[in-house]
Amino acid sequence: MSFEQDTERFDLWIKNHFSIVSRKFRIADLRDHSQGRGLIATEDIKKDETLFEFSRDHIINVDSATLGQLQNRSNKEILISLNQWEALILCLAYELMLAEKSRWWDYLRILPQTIDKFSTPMFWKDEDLGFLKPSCVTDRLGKQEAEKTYFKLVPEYCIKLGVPELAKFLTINQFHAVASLIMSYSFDVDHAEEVSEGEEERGENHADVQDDVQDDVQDDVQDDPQTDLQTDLQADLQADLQTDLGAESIKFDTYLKSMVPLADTLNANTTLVNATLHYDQEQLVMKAIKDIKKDEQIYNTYGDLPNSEILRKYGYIELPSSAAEFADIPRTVLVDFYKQKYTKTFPTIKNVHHLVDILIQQIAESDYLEETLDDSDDGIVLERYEVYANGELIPEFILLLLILSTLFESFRTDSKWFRKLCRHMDKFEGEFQIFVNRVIAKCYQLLEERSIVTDAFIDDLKQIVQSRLDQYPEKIVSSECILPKDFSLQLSNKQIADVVLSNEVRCLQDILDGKFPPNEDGSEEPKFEVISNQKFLKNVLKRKREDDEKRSERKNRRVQRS
Ligand SMILES: C[S@@+](CC[C@H](N)C(=O)[O-])C[C@H]1O[C@@H](n2cnc3c(N)ncnc32)[C@H](O)[C@@H]1O
Repeated sequence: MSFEQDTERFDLWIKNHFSIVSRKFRIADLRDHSQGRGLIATEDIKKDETLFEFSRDHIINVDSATLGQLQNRSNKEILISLNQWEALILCLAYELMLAEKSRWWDYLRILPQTIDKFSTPMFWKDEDLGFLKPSCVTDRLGKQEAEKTYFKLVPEYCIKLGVPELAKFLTINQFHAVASLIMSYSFDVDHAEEVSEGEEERGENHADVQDDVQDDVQDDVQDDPQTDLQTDLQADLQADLQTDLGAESIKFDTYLKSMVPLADTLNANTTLVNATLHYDQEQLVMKAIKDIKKDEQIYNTYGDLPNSEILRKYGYIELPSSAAEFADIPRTVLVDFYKQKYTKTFPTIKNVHHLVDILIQQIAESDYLEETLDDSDDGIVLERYEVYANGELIPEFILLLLILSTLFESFRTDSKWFRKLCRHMDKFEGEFQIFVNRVIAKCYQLLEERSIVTDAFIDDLKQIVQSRLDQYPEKIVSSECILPKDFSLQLSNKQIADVVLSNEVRCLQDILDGKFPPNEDGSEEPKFEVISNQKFLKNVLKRKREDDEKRSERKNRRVQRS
């Protein structure tokens, strides 16, 4: 069947099954724009108008899928012992294997079902992946983790579920295709009982909620506000690396990863978004969130994602940039920076590299931070830190850097004292640990209670950002590279990678251009005041100074007595 015929059958299926389908849009062929299908307004649409509405039983998940109903419905018990990704992969693969016997076939047939239909870096050649370096996105592809999941499920779970024929259907390539399909099309839909009666939730669509099986089958739930985004994304990206495949079972989740017909036909744009999915206990509803003019495309949002993540999950990029670009600073860059700085400043002190490791460890294990930070699950020592455009940094990075820069500057005031401290750096609750803990507490108070950082912090920040920038190709940093104007599937992977890297470089350069501290949202007021490091050190070193004075008084008295 042709592309057009598939669209027509799907359109008919929608009209037969959905309770409301507005006449004011059509499913359009946007292949000329490299966007596959999408929805286009055929008349003006007003903000808050319903575009379509349907009941929960039309979506595909563990509750509704054919696989769960088999073996007297006992399959559902087996499926909910798996994690969201594993369960939906098996359910969706089974529907695809059923083909026309599946009640969703008219929907399924318009979806990409083979790996050649995906343009995500997961399927790029190693040589092309090299174009994305040094972006951390290459660490998040998770191909190996996906393969681990494959060998967990196939054939063992196909047999357990009483469908050994699924093991034949689900070759490794078919598995990658189903997983990629879920990554770029699924929604996480809250259980009906999670939505209070009469209340309507804002549906979390694709990237808001969907993660990729390739990178660990993790859960990726983001809320929209930019403020939450940064911490949420951070947590998600950490989860990408940390989640143990299959470690979490659906049983304890309040949502189900689901395939949602028609809602997933909307393309996305971080700035042009004009519709979102909402749901109540019974229905899912796609609503306009802005006035939409006739002939305009109806766009959803896949979350506030930078181009690196849009590419990784969905296989396209936004030009010139997404509304939520960020670059990553790996922790190793920060640690190497301080190791070099200590070595240069204290050339005669042995073990300064070990000292930096100890400092990082002590900050990671700080009881004070664990008790004080609101969302302290991962603490402030993370694998990597996002640097957003216009000088926005995540709070964990600011605090860690303030502590490390303050410690360094404190040690620099008195190298004799520092040398002595170093002798005790491994000692539990020794002088060294007590001082580090004091600095952690003082920095936390300065930052969290008074929104203040120091000029030493700014200097270190700029140097660390410069070290990270030095890892990017010269042509990208110097903006010599000519970037494409529009996204097209004809773009080479090198051109796409250049856009990703250029956007990351731009975020880093914003820091060098003095955009930190950024202003408070909607105000001219900077988010942080910058004070002189000397002023802050007076406070931090007050106790040391008092101890020094007492010691010197005692010494003087001894001298006078003798
Ligand atoms: C949820 S689907 C949207 C429907 C899809 N266009 C289709 O034909 O089935 C997500 C996929 O649509 C494509 N897509 C979505 N938004 C896009 C955009 N702004 N530009 C290019 N492709 C886009 C990408 O291939 C992405 O993986």
